[in-house]
Amino acid sequence: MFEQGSDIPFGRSLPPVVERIAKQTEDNPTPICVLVVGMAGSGKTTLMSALQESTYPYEDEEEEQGEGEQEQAQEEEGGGGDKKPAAKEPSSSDPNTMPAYCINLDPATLEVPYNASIDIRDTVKYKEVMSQHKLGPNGAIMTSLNLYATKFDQVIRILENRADNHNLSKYLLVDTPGQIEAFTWSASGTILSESLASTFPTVLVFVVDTVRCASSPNTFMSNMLYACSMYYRTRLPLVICFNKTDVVSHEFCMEWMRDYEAFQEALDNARSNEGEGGGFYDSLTRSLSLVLDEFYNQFQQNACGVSAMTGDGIEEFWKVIDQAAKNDFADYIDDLRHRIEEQEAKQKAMARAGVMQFQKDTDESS
Ligand SMILES: Nc1nc2c(ncn2[C@@H]2O[C@H](COP(=O)(O)OP(=O)(O)OP(=O)(O)O)[C@@H](O)[C@H]2O)c(=O)[nH]1
Repeated sequence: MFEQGSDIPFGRSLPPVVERIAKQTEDNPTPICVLVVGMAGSGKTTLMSALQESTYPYEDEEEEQGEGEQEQAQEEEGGGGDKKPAAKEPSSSDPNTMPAYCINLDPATLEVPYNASIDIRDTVKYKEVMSQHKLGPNGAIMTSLNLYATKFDQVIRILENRADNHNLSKYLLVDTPGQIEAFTWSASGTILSESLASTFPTVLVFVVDTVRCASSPNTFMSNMLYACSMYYRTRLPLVICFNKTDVVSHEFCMEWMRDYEAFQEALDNARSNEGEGGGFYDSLTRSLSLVLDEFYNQFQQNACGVSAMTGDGIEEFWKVIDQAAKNDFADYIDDLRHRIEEQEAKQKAMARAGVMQFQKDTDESS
């Protein structure tokens, strides 16, 4: 709906992202922010790494170079044959060819296997937060996020400056804490994601551990409920990314989303083979899959399978992201506009009611 250069009727209170989308051109597209969330261990960090790796412009260069030239280039880079550049910053001034710009928002992670240009750990020391405030691991993650949220306007300013100077890659990848609820159900998580979403078109990527779903339809259901609740909370375009397809294909998940009967059959099998479910739990899962029918219909085309380990499916992943950013973000802006109008109408009604009450009070007292 909002194509490049199109005329958007700006409301005064619409966020900067609307203007950014309207002003983008083919040579200078607005960066798309990809917010990676998912249950602990689903493979978020590994996926971040694979995604960034896929945006390095190496393969073509290597094909063009002769063997001798490659060796020489490796020597100049410091040898070792490591494909990743040592520099943290994007190397080119063309956003389309820059490696994805990565941000780490997980304060507790020990190692970040990708090049994080902005890292929460540079600002907030998780271990110190833990000992200073006498907190447990989850409390320390929440407090670290709270502390970081107070400074996040500075991060947004850096990103805006880079984008304005054409010095930000096409994709902005954001890794989130493994303790999903610390990010998704906290005020600071909301501040961080809303700040990004109001600055750049933002797509929420919900990473699912396909292997765990294969062994239990109830785990699949728990993941879908969580993805749905995240969509409900953020209202952002959502992509469901079934990870670890090198171990098991995600086709069965796609089928469960498409076909209610197939999921019911899987539940029956799990019950007879594994003793999973039964009683109220079983009937609840069955009716939940009916409830999620609308959600599945909407997001089937936004679901894809990848292996963060081997890189399989990453190309398709980017296509799904582009499509979600282009098509679904229009709905997001429409929804935002409605919410703003509703808010303004409510404020006007309250102001009118206040004036009427004031008149009534003065009439009564005179
Ligand atoms: N086979 C396979 N294993 C994977 C894949 N992606 C991640 N893993 C493994 O899954 C485990 C968890 O991966 P992480 O990337 O740390 O997952 P995460 O979601 O970031 O974890 P938390 O931040 O702790 O929630 C690691 O042992 C990875 O090696 C994949 O595509 N295939």
